Amino acid sequence: DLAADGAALMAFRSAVGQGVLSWNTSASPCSWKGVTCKGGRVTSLRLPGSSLIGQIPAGTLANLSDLRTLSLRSNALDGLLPSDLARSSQLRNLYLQGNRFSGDIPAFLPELRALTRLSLADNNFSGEIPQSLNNLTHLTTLYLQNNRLTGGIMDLNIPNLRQFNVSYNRLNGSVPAKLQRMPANSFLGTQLCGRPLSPCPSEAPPSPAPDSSSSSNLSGGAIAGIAIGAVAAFLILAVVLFLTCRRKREPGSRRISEVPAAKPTDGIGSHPSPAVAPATAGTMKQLMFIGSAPRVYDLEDLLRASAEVLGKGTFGTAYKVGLEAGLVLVVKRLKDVNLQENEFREKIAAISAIDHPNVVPLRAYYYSREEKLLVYDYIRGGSLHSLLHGSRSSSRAALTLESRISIALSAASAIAFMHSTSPNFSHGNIKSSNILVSSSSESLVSDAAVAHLAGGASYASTAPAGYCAPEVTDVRRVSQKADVYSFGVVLLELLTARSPAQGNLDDGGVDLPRWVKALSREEHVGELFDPELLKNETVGNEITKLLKLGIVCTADHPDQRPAMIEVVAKIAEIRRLTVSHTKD
Ligand SMILES: Nc1ncnc2c1ncn2[C@@H]1O[C@H](COP(=O)(O)OP(=O)(O)OP(=O)(O)O)[C@@H](O)[C@H]1O
Repeated sequence: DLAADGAALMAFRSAVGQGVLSWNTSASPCSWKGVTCKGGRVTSLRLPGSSLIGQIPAGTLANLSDLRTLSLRSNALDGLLPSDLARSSQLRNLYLQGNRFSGDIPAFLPELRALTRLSLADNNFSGEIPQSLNNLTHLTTLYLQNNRLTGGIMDLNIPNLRQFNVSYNRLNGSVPAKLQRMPANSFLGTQLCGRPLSPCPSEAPPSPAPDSSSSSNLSGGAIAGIAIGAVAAFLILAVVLFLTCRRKREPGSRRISEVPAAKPTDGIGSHPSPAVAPATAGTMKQLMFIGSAPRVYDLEDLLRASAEVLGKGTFGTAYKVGLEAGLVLVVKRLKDVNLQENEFREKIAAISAIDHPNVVPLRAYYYSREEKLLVYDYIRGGSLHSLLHGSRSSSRAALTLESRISIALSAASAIAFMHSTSPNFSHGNIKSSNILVSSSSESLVSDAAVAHLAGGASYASTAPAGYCAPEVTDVRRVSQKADVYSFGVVLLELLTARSPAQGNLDDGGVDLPRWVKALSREEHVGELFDPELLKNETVGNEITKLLKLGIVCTADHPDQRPAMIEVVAKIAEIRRLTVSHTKD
């Protein structure tokens, strides 16, 4: 009954969630965070990314016999999975990815006959994949990637399996017949062979079939057929991506504080038919990962996962993508890229070199003739643009002078760092929507050098006018001093909470530097500043210094603008003043 369920949860909490799960024990367990009930029993426990740590002792979960969903993904749980989970015979969804569980894949798992989705990915499971998993006849998803599994994949034959991944394990041998319809990306980083991977060395050469389409000497017609099929498959996948994103795009559907993708319906509903997936994966290029970025997903995962349109920018569309593995990423789909692959790669190499805590890290990219994608970490908190101009005036009010200065300092340090990597490196698109605010005193700069990858020709016509230095008529003229200008506009925006004109001045925006310069010459300085800011501040020394800095950064002539490193020093000095001022 519910009391027993409550006791089980309490035992669970004292073992692995001490101090992190604030459950009100005098209220019903059904009201506890992460717990859902139905018919007076606990039916789901979802605690993704909840800082759970340690081993779940045997007996703790024993009583949760009505459990249908257990999601403990992205925690620091370790040791063996307690076998009393076997008593949760109703369990349908078991998400344990992103922990440190070890030992064999538990022998009791195949007894959970109702299981439809099972993810043990990103753990330290070892041993072989038990053939008894075939008992799980309802399974549609089986994720085992990034573990230490060894041996071969015996005749795994689960009729409804649609999502399958065993990448990055120490597996060898040949891919069993029933899994050959899976995409190659399901088997990355293993020593498996045979379809959809390359043929096994010991495999007999293909027997000459009458139509010769399976032999290595493909006829011209067969090659053309395959090429047409591949293009068609790609188009179908692109349509699926488009439809998925469109379906998710509801006004106000931003769920910044939430990690999606654990919902059983997410992603899976948009899974392309198995008939499409393998053909496509075999012909598409791979996602290229940068540096030590975790390789826990592939192109297929990105395309299949639930996606939400974050916005259409100058150089393409940004999607927020939630993966089963608990990762939330931003995929930027570039438009108008005219660079050849080697030039594109060179620019990516320069972007990858920017390893700075205030730069949104680029994790992966994809380049093919039809599609160019950039994959970034998703930064929670919202952009400076949405904080300043969004519908919630409370977020603007929460931006104190100190936090505005700290946000500016983080961004300036990031840009100065970029400039230090090479005199030719410029960001090219600094504006408040590319400054992501991760806390009250920290920001990260996104989209570094994307302007140089994309939109060469269209830059001049679509460039974000309000931030663009007057000398920039073409993306090739974007220099470090042009970045300084754009950053200066951001500084003025931070102080005034006025949105610089986008594109066309007739849209109601103002030419912010001109407007500020005009008002600061007259005796109207007080009218310049964001009224929310002036609720707690007087127009003192610090604000005035920051305004002056914004004005010199937006000087018409590039030579009159300071270097970014000088801007950093100046803001740091202003911050010191503010802090000592506050102390007084
Ligand atoms: N890594 C990220 N994490 C969280 N939000 C992001 C991330 N990257 C972009 N965004 C947000 O997604 C939205 C769209 O971004 P995108 O960069 O495509 O457009 P933009 O900044 O409006 O224009 P541009 O293409 O000129 O940079 C913006 O609101 C931006 O703040």
